[in-house]
Amino acid sequence: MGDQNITRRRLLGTAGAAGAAGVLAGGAGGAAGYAAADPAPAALTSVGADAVAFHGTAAAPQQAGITTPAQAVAHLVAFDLAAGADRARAAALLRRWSRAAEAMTAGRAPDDDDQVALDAGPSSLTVTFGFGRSFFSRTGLTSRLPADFTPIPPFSSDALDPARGGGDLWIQIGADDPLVAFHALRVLQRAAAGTAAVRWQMNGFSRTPGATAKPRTVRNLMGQVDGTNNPKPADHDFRSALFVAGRPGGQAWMNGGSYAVVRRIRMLLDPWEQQPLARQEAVIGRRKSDGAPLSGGTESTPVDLDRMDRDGTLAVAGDAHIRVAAAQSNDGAKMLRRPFSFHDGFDPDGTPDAGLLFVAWQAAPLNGFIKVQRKLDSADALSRFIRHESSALFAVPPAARPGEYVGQGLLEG
Ligand SMILES: C=CC1=C(C)c2cc3[nH]c(cc4nc(cc5[nH]c(cc1n2)c(C)c5CCC(=O)O)C(CCC(=O)O)=C4C)c(C)c3C=C
Ligand SMILES: [Fe+2]
Repeated sequence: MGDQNITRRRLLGTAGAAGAAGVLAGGAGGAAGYAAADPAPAALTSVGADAVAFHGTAAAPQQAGITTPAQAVAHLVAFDLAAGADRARAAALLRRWSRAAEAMTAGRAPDDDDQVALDAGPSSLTVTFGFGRSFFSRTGLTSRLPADFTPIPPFSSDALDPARGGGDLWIQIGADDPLVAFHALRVLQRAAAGTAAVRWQMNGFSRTPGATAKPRTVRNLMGQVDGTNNPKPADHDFRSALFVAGRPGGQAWMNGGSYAVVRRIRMLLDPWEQQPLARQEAVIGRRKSDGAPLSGGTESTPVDLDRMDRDGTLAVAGDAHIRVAAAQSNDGAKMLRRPFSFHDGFDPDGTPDAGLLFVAWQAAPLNGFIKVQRKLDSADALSRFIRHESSALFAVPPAARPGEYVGQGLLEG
């Protein structure tokens, strides 16, 4: 019985139901019996069938891929405009990109499709577009640069590779199926031909839906529960911390948008894994097994930064990551962390090239990432075990309205 189940699962897994029936027609009697009993293609599971709306709403005007739960796989890709590509050509590109993204996120084939994802559902595909500061000078739009679009300053612990940072344009692709994600990446790259070329590209992953018995906060490659104390939609300041609000004299094309900080952060896994569990937990300030703060309670218990242990020491150490990064330690600075893990193989000496594609969202970088990283740079116990290897910052406008394209307010406003 067990063997029969495995056989059937493998056939369905490799060829799909229709293909399996074809294979089975000339196969052993027992297997053919399955085909006869179950000839219809199985319905898409929830993973393939789930779609995330490309357009925003009045209450949530931001692009998809910011508050959307992180999907199983991600591609981050930055483009530079080709020499001579002006504002009109950039606008035509954003129109092509938006049209393709709208189709693919709804599970439809884009124009001139290569059929790579033909059999798959939308698989929670999101495609999020952003503009780098260099885009504005390249297209003669410097008068439209928002005052809050401040460059990220250098930090003492940076080890940045400029070739893997910056960029005129940025796309974040997320999907619960790797073929769907790659398809979107390739379609969008082809649509850019002649107008923009890839500057850098990174591949990330998170947990696959259904991999845990109940939805849980994801773990990173250091084994920590990561994302617990992110801003929550129910927080009174959720929208004001993450999204640009209209204000007199501001750049209206960014209203409802957000700023994305993108950093490739290598984890120094060999030294990290040599630390005793108690040390690893002290570095973060949370228990590794369940993410509970060292000040007590469960994962969701608010951290008590003043709590003293019986021996008179702080329960959450002075240099613990969650203390140094906390809004209370940074004049209320907040960001939504929506990272993906990466693993790009091993260095020649066996050192893993793995870590976090750190993506942080905020209404103004100076009141979010920049303020917190200034503090982490000098005071964070975690910094001995990580290395920031690339950096980029993008203005991510609100979602396109039906019939419009992302960034239309900037390019045609
Ligand atoms: C500048 C901002 C931050 C960087 C860079 C950063 C890197 C980084 N963080 C972890 C692991 C964890 N971070 C956690 C919490 C946390 N981290 C930041 C900011 C940065 N992290 C903030 C604002 C917070 C929340 C602090 C709070 O108020 O409690 C945690 C704990 C669980 C959680 O709340 O998510 C972990 C674990 C890694 C591995 C890393 C770089 C590789
Ligand atoms: Fe962190």
